[in-house]
Amino acid sequence: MNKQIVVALDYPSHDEAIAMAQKLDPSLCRVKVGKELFTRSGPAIIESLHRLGFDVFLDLKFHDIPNTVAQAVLAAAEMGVWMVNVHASGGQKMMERTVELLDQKGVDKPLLIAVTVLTSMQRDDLTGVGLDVEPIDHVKRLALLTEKSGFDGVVCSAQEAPMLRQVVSPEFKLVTPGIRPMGASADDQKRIVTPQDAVRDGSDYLVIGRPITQSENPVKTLEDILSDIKNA
Ligand SMILES: O=c1ccn([C@@H]2O[C@H](COP(=O)(O)O)[C@@H](O)[C@H]2O)c(=O)[nH]1
Repeated sequence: MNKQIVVALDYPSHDEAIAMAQKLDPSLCRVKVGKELFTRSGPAIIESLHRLGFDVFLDLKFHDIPNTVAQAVLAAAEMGVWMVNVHASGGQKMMERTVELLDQKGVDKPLLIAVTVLTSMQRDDLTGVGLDVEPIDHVKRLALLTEKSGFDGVVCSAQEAPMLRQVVSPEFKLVTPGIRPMGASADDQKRIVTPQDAVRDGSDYLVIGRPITQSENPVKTLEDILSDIKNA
């Protein structure tokens, strides 16, 4: 089975994250470790999740000078994570240096992914940081840069998936947070899409946090989403 759902374990401690992971089935989903959990728990959380049999997406969104990002991604690769990401706005040299270092070291490469425009942002947020552009146009620009740099895919909203599927290769991965089942709270997300539409529109991996982790019955919510996307 192609495990398309990546459950975001956004918890403040190792034990709370593991308690949720133990309810989930690693044959049905993957998990994501982000900044809050990793900053509090460190590499031990990755080891624990691997012991439970999960593929781990390390979502630390590195953004720094080329050497610093390349070395950080190498450290992630050496932990055996399945996927790791940087910010595409760090630029082509940063991403190229990362690919080059991993090749030089001969490590097993995780999927290398670059964040385009955060799903919590819309047009006025981009204006606020000096970018007078529609999110979809900026996503396209950064996705093409990412592909040219030798990375495997991007984080974007599934709203941009139909456009990206026209301009990037079929193997290029689209990783989409901002997923909300019909009727779920958007929280701080702006460019949201339902699980079914995300899959139908060409998303490869759906990152879903609060709709599952804050559900009264996370296992049932995950099963419902899996059944929805099967019919997509
Ligand atoms: O553009 C982005 C990049 C990363 N994220 C991360 O995904 C999850 C989404 O969680 P929800 O609870 O489903 O909103 C979260 O860990 C973010 O850090 C994103 O949302 N958007």
